Amino acid sequence: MHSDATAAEKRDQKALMRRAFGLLRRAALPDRHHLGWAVLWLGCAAGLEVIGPLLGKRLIDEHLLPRALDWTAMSLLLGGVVLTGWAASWLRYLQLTRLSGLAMRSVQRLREQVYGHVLRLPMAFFDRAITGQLVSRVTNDTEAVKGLYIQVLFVILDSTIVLIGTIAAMAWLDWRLMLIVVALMPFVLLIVWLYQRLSAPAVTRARQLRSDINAQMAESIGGMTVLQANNAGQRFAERFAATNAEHYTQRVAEIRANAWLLRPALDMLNVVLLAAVIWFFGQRGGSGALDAAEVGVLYAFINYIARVIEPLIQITMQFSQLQQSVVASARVAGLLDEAGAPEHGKPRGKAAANAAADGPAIAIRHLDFAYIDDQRVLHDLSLDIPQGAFFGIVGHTGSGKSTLLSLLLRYYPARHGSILMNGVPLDDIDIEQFRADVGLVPQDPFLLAASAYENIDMGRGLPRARIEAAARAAHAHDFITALEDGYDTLLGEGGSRLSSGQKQLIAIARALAGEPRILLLDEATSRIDSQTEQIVQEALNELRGRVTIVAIAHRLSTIREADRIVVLNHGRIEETGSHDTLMQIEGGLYQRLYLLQQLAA
Ligand SMILES: Nc1ncnc2c1ncn2[C@@H]1O[C@H](COP(=O)(O)OP(=O)(O)OP(=O)(O)O)[C@@H](O)[C@H]1O
Repeated sequence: MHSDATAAEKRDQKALMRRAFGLLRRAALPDRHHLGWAVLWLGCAAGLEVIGPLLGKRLIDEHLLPRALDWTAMSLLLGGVVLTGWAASWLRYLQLTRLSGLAMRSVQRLREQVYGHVLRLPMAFFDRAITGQLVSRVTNDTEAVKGLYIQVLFVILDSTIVLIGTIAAMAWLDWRLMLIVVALMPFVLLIVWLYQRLSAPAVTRARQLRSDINAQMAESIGGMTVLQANNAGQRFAERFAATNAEHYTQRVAEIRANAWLLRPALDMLNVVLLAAVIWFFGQRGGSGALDAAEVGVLYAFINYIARVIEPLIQITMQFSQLQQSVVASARVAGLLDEAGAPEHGKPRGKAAANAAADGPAIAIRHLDFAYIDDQRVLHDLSLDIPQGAFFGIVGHTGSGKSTLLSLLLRYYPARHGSILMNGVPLDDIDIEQFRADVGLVPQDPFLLAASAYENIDMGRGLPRARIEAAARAAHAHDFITALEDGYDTLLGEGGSRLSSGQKQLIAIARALAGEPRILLLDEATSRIDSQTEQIVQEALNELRGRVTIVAIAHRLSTIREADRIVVLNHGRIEETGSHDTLMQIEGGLYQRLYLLQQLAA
């Protein structure tokens, strides 16, 4: 059982790796020639680093020991030692810059790709998604992918090349001595592995606590009004301080593991290696003095030992980073694997505007829908909405009004039945044309932290005159021009500078600016006062006949004047007719709803 689980984990791990590296490869593809050059130059840098001690050996063997003080040759050799060391670090620095550039460009491409993909995901995806996590995919996770390029790829690549070069040079000088060094190398891996095991709990906990700190901060800012109104500042500050203090403790524990175990153990190993090499020379030298040629070898070996240990530490230390980056990359790859909304993938469909305009603007035929299998929300709905008509949709909470609107907006595909616009099934209409033809005023107006102009334009690049005309039609022009910079006034985050009613009027102006043929309103008057509601009613009346209007309303006064009111009950059409007709149905649902609201008012 346990081994099954481990095998499954390993398979998962492999799949994660494949996904992560597939993503990296795709993102780095346009820059692949840089990777090739980086490997070549890093190889050259490692070569130069290996040459340094060899030149030093020659200096000792040919000049210092035999006392052959040829100053020119000695200066050349010394200069060579300095120059090779300097050139190696310079080359390495240049490659780090090259790889950082590659990493940053790849992350930039990846971010654009992820964001673009998110914009095309079907609405059903956002029902499951948690905003904070999604934002983290686009920012933190793509950033972690960068770590994979720079820290991991660069360090592992560089260290491996240096390691191979050094071991080769050692083997060339004295293969038996090289075997001693190689035999002690697993101890470096053991020490780093032990360190990671010991510090891992602190590292993981510190990471969790950091995300808790972010979450607490975001939550407090988001709910500042509630927080202050409940005088909860002190308690929140205390909670934050506790998390912060624990974060500090865990970080210290991590640093302690480094200070008490990692460095001393590695330094000790360095000393042991040196001692082993010197001891080996002692053994070989026997009773007499060291062979003159061996002093140079000893010098070169002592130099190489540091060059073996450091890359080994670096490679081992990168593995935990590699692990995190692979998980982050796999998460990003998982998001990119989410299927986009079908309408974005389709070849451009027909434009409903060109279809016969004499039939109903919207025709709903035997429409069934369920968010979750077997839990139907709409049952066999059929309805014709003529061109230019004003239809109201009412019903109790949960009766399916917003769901119907979501289907009209193509946020979800219908399970059974169909919806036609000007006789063309929704799925066959080109999505851009469809969005241009259908305007929406949502329940939550959703304002950007931008100017009034930008909020109405919403990135469509509409002419100023059209924006102002739409604002006039929505009765928003007067209050906008009264702001200090008129249409250029910044409205604050979520439109915080405006009242709820004003926000709603901006949302109406936004919908009207697109000059839609069909206007959908989702409880656009639920948060505004009666006076603003009257303004909205006036705006809707002015559009009558020109634009087909479908308005969901909790407040029945908003749709009192509608040509036809559709009453939904548990996803079925219970009654339809004008206000007067519906009020005459004794004991009818609409009559009851209306009378209840009258009583409440
Ligand atoms: N995204 C969703 N995922 C699953 N179920 C949903 C989803 N949205 C709505 N529902 C369910 O569908 C049913 C109809 O909801 P809908 O929002 O259409 O009702 P409504 O008439 O607009 O209600 P209200 O007047 O309160 O807004 C409800 O039972 C609701 O729980």
